[in-house]
Amino acid sequence: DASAAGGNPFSGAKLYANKFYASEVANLAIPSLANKALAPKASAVAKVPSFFWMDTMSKVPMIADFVADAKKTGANLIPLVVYDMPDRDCSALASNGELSIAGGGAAKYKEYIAAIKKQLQAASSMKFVLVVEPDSLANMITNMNVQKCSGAAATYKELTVHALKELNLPNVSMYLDAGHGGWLGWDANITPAAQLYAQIYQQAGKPQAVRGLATNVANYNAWTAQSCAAYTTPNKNCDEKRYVHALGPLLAQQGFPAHFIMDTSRNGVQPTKQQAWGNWCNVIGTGFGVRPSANTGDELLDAFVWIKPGGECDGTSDSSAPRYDAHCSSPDALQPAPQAGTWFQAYFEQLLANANPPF
Ligand SMILES: O=[N+]([O-])c1ccc(O[C@@H]2O[C@H](CO)[C@@H](O[C@@H]3O[C@H](CO)[C@@H](O[C@@H]4O[C@H](CO)[C@@H](O)[C@H](O)[C@H]4O)[C@H](O)[C@H]3O)[C@H](O)[C@H]2O)cc1
Ligand SMILES: [Mg+2]
Repeated sequence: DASAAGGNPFSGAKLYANKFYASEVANLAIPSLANKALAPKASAVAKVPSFFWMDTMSKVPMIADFVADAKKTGANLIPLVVYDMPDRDCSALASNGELSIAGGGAAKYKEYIAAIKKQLQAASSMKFVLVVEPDSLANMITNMNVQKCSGAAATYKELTVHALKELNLPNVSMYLDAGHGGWLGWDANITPAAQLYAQIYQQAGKPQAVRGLATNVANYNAWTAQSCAAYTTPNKNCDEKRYVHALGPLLAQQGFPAHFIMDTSRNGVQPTKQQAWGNWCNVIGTGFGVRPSANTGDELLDAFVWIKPGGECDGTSDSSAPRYDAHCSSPDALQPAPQAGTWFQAYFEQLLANANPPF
């Protein structure tokens, strides 16, 4: 349970590098590498554990495959993202999901959570770490002016509480997504954010499996910036360490003793080439960041982790395609880009070329 090893589920754990990402690298990345000499480096990337995104109900049965595969490799902690909220990604267009509130999505989401619960209970000897619903609660803080977000607010909160209660299992640790320093770290946002996350935690009954929050998911921020990048002004929480140390005490004051993990899968190059801090789609010039590790040197940060699988797209740049979001044709977005979640070869090659530390 999460209270073991000082409560940090990553301490002494062997994270599982899932075979789905390994197959993307082997079957999609390596065969189309412009420079074949990079093949060994690409193969090395596939061995770095990243989170598997269960972005549709049909992906849930993969858990059983991962459990069998993990046992073969001696891995004992499987990282997964719960990501199928109805009216998902309410303030953007790129990652809208299969469920809609209007289409009975709340009931279907409960089936999705029940299916995940069944898989996790069936694998009682395996441990799991879950990132819960990237972007959803963060949107509740900053995008209530967006009709789709305000319309989804009650459902997002109810279903998040439902998920935390249902997945509160002895072999599970959970981290709620908390955006990043450039999103909720602003003075105007950080206190309302602390209030919402503490409220959800309390409403879910302070579940033992809930360890804290995940930050920088699918984003590009540094853990520690030597100096704040120009695009972060005037936000003093210009890196994730500052954000975590600003947010953590506010949560603790409200009865949520949160610890954190942060996504370093695409933050290897600092400062980034973002033209505005709010630009999130397929940002150019980025590189794989520090490898997953529990040795963070910071009592609030449980681990550096790779949550966004590098090479999976953030959103299409084709303005005539479904789910087109203009952020993905921003000057600082790599183009042409395919649909969110599908393999984006040029982006994978960019991340590999710019990896820091290098492969
Ligand atoms: O000068 N000031 O004092 C001042 C004060 C406040 C200011 O306002 C703040 O400005 C911030 C931008 O700087 C905004 O942050 C952006 O919000 C977007 C959602 O709206 C996020 O997009 C998501 O990103 C996810 C991946 O991270 C995607 O998966 C997801 O699909 C995608 O939707 C961006 O990351 C995030 O950077 C804040 O809302 C806004 O409140 C601005 C200035
Ligand atoms: Mg996204």
